[in-house]
Amino acid sequence: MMQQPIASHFVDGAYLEDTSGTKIDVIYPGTGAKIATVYSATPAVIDAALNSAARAQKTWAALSGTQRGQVLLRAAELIRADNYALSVLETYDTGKPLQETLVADATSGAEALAYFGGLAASITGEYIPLADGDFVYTSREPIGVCAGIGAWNYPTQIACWKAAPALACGNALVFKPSEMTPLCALKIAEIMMEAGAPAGLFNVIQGLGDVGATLASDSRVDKVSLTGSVPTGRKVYSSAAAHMKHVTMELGGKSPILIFDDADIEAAVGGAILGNFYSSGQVCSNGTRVFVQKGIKDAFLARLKERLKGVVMGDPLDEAVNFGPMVSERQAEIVEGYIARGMAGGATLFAGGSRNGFTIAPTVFTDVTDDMVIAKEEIFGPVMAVLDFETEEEGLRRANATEFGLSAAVFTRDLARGHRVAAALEAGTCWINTYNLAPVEAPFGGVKASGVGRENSKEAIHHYTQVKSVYVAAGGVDAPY
Ligand SMILES: NC(=O)c1ccc[n+]([C@@H]2O[C@H](COP(=O)([O-])OP(=O)(O)OC[C@H]3O[C@@H](n4cnc5c(N)ncnc54)[C@H](O)[C@@H]3O)[C@@H](O)[C@H]2O)c1
Ligand SMILES: C[N+](C)(C)CCCC=O
Repeated sequence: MMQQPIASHFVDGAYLEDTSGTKIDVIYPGTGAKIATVYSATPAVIDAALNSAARAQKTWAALSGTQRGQVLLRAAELIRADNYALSVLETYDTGKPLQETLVADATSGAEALAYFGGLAASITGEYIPLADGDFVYTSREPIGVCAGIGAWNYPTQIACWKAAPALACGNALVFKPSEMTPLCALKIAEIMMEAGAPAGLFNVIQGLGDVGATLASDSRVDKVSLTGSVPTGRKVYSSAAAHMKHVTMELGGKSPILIFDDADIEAAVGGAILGNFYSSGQVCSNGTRVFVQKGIKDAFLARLKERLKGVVMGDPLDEAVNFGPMVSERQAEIVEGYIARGMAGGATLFAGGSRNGFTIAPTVFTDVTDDMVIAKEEIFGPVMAVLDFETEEEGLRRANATEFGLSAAVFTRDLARGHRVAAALEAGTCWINTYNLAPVEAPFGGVKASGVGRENSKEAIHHYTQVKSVYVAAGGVDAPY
C-alpha cells in the first residue's frame, strides 16, 4: 500500500531529499490512508533545481530539433510500456478509478510527448523578402528556464502537457506538482532521464503554494505555466508580470452545455454525464451548467436518471468501479457545502447529494436559476446544474453570462445551428455533439478569466518560443549625415 518515493524531489538527474522542508502527507483518497510523505522544497532545493535547469537548457538547446525529438519519442514509448504501473500510481495520487486512469492519464502524457517529439524538428522561422534584395529571416528561440505549476486532478497529464512542448522547443522545466498529488511527476522525471534527457532538463520539486510563488517570482525563471484556479492564476500572472515573464494560464471554468430540442438524446445525456461526472467532476473544462431547451427537458432528465443507475462506486483500484472519490476530505467538504447551498438556494435535488468517505454521489440539481451560487461558481465536484431555456438567443446570452470561458458545447441535429452557436459561444474550446474530448492535435485553453495561452497543438510552440528577426541588407547604409 505504501507508495513512498525514493525521495521528495528529482533534481539534476537524480532523486534529492531535504527533510528540513515542510512535511506533506500523501493520502490515498480511496481509503483516506497515508501512503507516503514528502517534504516541501527548501531554498537550497529550489536553487539546485533552477541552477541545474539553466545548465541543462544550454546543452539541450544546442541539439538539433530531431535530436531533442528522439528523446521525447523515447519517453513516450517508455510511458506506454509502463502504462499499468503509472495508472495505478495515478489512482493512488488522485483517487480516480483505475478504469479511467488506464486509458486517460499516462496515455495522454505519452501522446503529448510523441506529438511534440515529432514536431521538434519542424520548429523553424521564416524568410521574408523585402525591396532591393534586402530580407529578414526569423528564428524561433527557446525562452529558457520554464516553471510548471500543477493542479491535482491530472498530475501525469499536466506534467507531460507542460514538459512536451517546453522541451521540444529547447527549454528546461522545473515542475512543481500540486501538494495533493506529488507522486506521478517523479516517475515522469525518472523516465525522461532513461529516455536520454540531460540531467537537470526536467526537475520536479515538491511544495505548497509558497514554492509555486517563489518560482513565479524568481529571476532565473523565464516563463511560468500554471494549471490551477482563477484566484491562483491572478496571483501568479501578476507576479510574473512584475518580472516581464512569459505565461501560460490554464485555469478554471463554469462551462455551459446547450441542449436543443432536436438533439440526439443519448448523445446529449452522454455528454452531460462525461462533462459532469468524469473524474468525479474534478475537470477544469466540465460543462456544469446544462441548459436544456424546454421541449426536451423531461425526456432528458428521465434518460439521465436511468443512465445514472450504471454508476459503480467503490475501491478505485477495482477495475469494475467507474466513479471515484474526491481528491481529499477537504474537497469533499467543499462539494458538500455547495450541495447544501444548492438546496438552501431553492434548487431541486434530482439525484445524488450523499457522501460516503471522500466520495460524493453524482448529484443533479434541477430548477436551477442563473443567480444561484451553484450556477455561478466552479464547484470542482460531481454537481450538475440543469437549467432550461426557450430560444437560441436566450440560451446563448445566458451561457455567455459568466466571467469564465474555458469550454462550451452544443447538442443539436441542425449542424448549421451547431456552427452558429459554437461561433457565438465565448470559450476557448467548443464541442458540437460531444464533450471533453481534448486530443493533443487541438489547442486547449481558455478565454476571459479561464486563461491565457494554449496547451497542445502547434499553438503551444508559440507559447514556448520567442521570435528573433534578423534583417539582412543587400546594399549600402543610407544615413542622413
Ligand atoms: N484549464 C486547465 O487546463 C485546468 C486543468 C486542471 C485544473 N484546472 C483548475 O485547477 C483548479 C483545481 O486545482 P487546484 O485546487 O490544485 O488549484 P490551485 O489554484 O489551488 O493550485 C494549483 C497549483 O498552484 C499552486 N499554488 C497555490 N498558490 C500559489 C501561489 N500563490 N503562487 C504559485 N503557486 C501557487 C498550488 O500549490 C498548486 O500546485 C480548478 O480551478 C480547475 O479548474 C485547470
Ligand atoms: C482532457 N480533459 C478531460 C479535457 C481534461 C483537461 C484538463 C482539465 O482538467
